[in-house]
Amino acid sequence: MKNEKNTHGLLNNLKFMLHEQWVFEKKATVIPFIRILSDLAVALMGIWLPKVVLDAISQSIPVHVFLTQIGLLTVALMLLKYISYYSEQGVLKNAVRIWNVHFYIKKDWKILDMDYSIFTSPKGKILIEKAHDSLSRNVNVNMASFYPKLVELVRSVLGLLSFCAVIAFLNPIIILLLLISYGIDGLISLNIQKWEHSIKDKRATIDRKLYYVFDSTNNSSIAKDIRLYDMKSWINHAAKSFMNEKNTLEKQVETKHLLQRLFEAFLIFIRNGGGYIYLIWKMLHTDMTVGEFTLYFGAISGFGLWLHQIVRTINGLSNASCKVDDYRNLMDTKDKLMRSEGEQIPALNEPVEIVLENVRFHYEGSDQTIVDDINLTISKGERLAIVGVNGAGKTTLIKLICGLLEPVSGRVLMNGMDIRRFNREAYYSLITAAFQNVCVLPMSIAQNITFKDESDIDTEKLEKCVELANLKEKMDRLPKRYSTQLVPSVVDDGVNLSGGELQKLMLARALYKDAPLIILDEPTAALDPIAENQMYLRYSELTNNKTAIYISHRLSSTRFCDRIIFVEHGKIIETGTHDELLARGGKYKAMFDVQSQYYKDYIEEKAI
Ligand SMILES: Nc1ncnc2c1ncn2[C@@H]1O[C@H](COP(=O)(O)OP(=O)(O)OP(=O)(O)O)[C@@H](O)[C@H]1O
Repeated sequence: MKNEKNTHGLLNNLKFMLHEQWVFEKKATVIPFIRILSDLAVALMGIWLPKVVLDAISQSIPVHVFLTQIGLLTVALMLLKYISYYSEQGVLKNAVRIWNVHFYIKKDWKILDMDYSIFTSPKGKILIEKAHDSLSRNVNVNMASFYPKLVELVRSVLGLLSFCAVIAFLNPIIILLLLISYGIDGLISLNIQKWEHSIKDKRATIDRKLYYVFDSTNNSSIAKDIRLYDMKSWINHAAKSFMNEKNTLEKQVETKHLLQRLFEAFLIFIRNGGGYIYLIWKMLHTDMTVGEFTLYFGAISGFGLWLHQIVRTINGLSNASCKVDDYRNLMDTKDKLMRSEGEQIPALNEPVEIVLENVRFHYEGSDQTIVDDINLTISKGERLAIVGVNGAGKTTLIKLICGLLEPVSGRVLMNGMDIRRFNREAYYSLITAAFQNVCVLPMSIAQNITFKDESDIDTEKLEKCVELANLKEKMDRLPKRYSTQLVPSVVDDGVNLSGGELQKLMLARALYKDAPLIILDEPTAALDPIAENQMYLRYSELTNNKTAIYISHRLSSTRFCDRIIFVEHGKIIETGTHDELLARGGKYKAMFDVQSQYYKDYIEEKAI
């Protein structure tokens, strides 16, 4: 996988975020900087106002002048506070939430659109997990907090500089001492931050395991197994053990933070105490006024707050920058398959030819060869059956033909052209498939079959596909027929279809797409014998004018195919028609005999 770069650097991330936000929403990118100016003015007035009041009292200036000064300053202060409030609460906070959703949608789109081989690879899963994490927590700490933290940093640095200027009048050495004390504090925080970053992968792995187990309790597809196999205590035990792992790690994090806070409190005590002692000494030994005392003390403690804010913001910013990295690492992932630059495929009205040349494959992170040097030609319009024991590599072979996985070596050709050269979407449009996994969305049955808006659906074609898939009778029994919504857990008046009905729906979906290559992976596994028989009888109609690949464990069904290949350990070990393979007396026959034995026994029993 290309682009495995982990960190882009703070400045680069800054450029990236500014660009993304500027393109998405300009006003919210600019307005927060107004807050910086108003906040600075408020802060300076905050330490200056007490001086004005105290000096006025000690110099006995006329009351009306004093009240006018205070009144004007108070009005200015209120105005500036309102500007700060509006730019932060009214603009920035809202913008952050919107930016978060914007990044979230872009991330989800990327996941939906990325190459299947990357999506399913262990590395891809980690990239997705991290990118998801970078956006899923509170917007004050996740990646979207990068910009507010940046605004905060600029504000704090300018605030610090302006307070430095005030303190410099008193004694510049104080600035140095304060800097050293806060520097120590900052280094400790940064160290903890780095450590937290180093355990990020470990944290993500534990969370992944834990939430997988939690999700299983809500997963209706395994709810039956949980009850019948009494998996409660097993799941509970797994959850507890992952939870313990998580707790141990989180305790380590908490302990480090606690120690840091204790040390920080100690430094605050030293700093403020030292500041008081020095200013009292100045009052006693120089002509410093009470007003100046409050001004300088305000500046010293304010200096600390600004610096503290800077350290905290740098921590937050570096944390947010790591999250921006996680997001960008996913977004920068390059697909291997061609997109716009790939060759377009001319509209095909005839079946396609598929050729596999010395195709080898193993999954990423595993040495086990799953497809082992396969050479195979599937002629135009041929109906090929792939059979073999569990784990032989049948589904993997199909995924290679579909271009969902890429061979480690060798090539897959469609009508003589390496499929890697095609535009990915154009190639996928040639393939229709009914896999074992059922995927339905909370929409109408018609939409679930066609993946089109109601107004774009070709009703006549839909009816025909439903009829061919043997689902018409069910449709006629539903009051809303094709408009019936699926997924009742999400939709109020939704209905649940049985396993067999869902399988028929998958078949209707494959037929509606009407592509020149049709792949049926165990299409009768959930069907009753009558429905299965009907499907066999209609097999030639279903695959009419198409190249068809059929995976099945029921060997009686493969006799409807032109050719059968028997796969074992990723190799084709037998090939021929049903009768040829039976005559050969090899593994296919052995498997067929085992299956047919039960039918024979049953027929003989009936005959007695
Ligand atoms: N994503 C994956 N990562 C690693 N190994 C995998 C992955 N998917 C499948 N495998 C392994 O590849 C082997 C072949 O799997 P495949 O699904 O192709 O077999 P199959 O012949 O279709 O099996 P079945 O008849 O049970 O559906 C199995 O040993 C499986 O464990």
